[in-house]
Amino acid sequence: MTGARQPDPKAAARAIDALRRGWPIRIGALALLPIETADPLRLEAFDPTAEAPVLLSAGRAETLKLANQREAAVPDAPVLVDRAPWIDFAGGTALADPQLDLATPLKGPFRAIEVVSPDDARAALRLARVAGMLPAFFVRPDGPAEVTLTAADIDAHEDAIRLSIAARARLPVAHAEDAEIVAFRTPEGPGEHVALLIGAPNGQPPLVRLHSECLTGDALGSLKCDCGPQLDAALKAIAQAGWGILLYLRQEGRGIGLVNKLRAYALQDQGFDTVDANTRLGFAIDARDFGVAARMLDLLGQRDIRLLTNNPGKVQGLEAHGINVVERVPHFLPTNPHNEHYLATKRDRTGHQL
Ligand SMILES: Nc1nc2c(ncn2[C@@H]2O[C@H](COP(=O)(O)OP(=O)(O)OP(=O)(O)O)[C@@H](O)[C@H]2O)c(=O)[nH]1
Ligand SMILES: [Zn+2]
Repeated sequence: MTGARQPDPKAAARAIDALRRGWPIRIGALALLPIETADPLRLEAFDPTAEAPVLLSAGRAETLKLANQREAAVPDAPVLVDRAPWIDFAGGTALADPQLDLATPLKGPFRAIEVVSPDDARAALRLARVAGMLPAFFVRPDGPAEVTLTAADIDAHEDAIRLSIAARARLPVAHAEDAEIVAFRTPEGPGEHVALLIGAPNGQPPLVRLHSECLTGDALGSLKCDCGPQLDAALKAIAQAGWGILLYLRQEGRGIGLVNKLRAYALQDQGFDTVDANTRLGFAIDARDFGVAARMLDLLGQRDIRLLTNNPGKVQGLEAHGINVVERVPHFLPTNPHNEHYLATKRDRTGHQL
């Protein structure tokens, strides 16, 4: 009896490693070669007759004037670009990377063809994001692959329910010398999510800050966003409240990773705002899964919380996973000339209460 095998999250981890090395993978009916990391020899081996079409996200396809193929407002939906003979696909990087658009303006015209196995194609784009890479592949139904997996393996890899507490210890911090740090093992590869417990439960819902990792802001003092000051102000507010939790999620770049965030910054240097930069790269405007934060709160035994945020999307995201946000506590920090456009964009385009 050919029952489908149980989802194997380890297959997704092997596939992420293969993508980062430029090796082809197979997801269901599709063999896929990552454009960002594959070298010409691998492309030659994968596609000797140079006929393989290119799988992109709808957000990226739209910037290539393939808007007619884009499902409305779904920037990370799959689009397949025909391997038309008149297009120099050499390596495909000019298709994959919007940073090159100014340098290679006259590409195309491109033609979109029907996406074979859309679920597998969508899973491939999602895996590229989890790997912190550009969502762009050469695709062949019958191509070679180093790793074979299914869309269900990727779902299992990302499933927050697999999060678990791995270690905890006292951690005196500037705003709270009695703090306790808790590390959570995440199935998504490098970097654990962390919680800092401040003060002692007092029968009231804890004051919680859901802080998404921003290396540039948290560690380097970036003025381009408000993350660094928000982190410090959150620790201070929680300490003053007497009881609360800082959740530090390894969801850099609103879930697209540091390299892709810096690509988004490079597009912002070209004049795009933080919303359009993400969609031009082929990602959703916000690719974070707040189910991870809800799972952390669940493991910490907290269901009712007060949430420090200006982002109603966080409240909805947590409530969709069973957390009761009894109060949204504004968390606005003064702007500077380098981040006022970024914050104005969040106010005007992503519903932030600023
Ligand atoms: N893709 C992308 N991510 C960014 C950009 N600027 C900051 N980030 C990321 O955005 C996240 C910061 O999000 P938060 O501080 O949680 O901000 P928020 O979701 O807007 O909500 P609140 O601060 O809670 O109001 C971090 O992961 C940063 O790395 C950007 O221009 N593009
Ligand atoms: Zn930031």
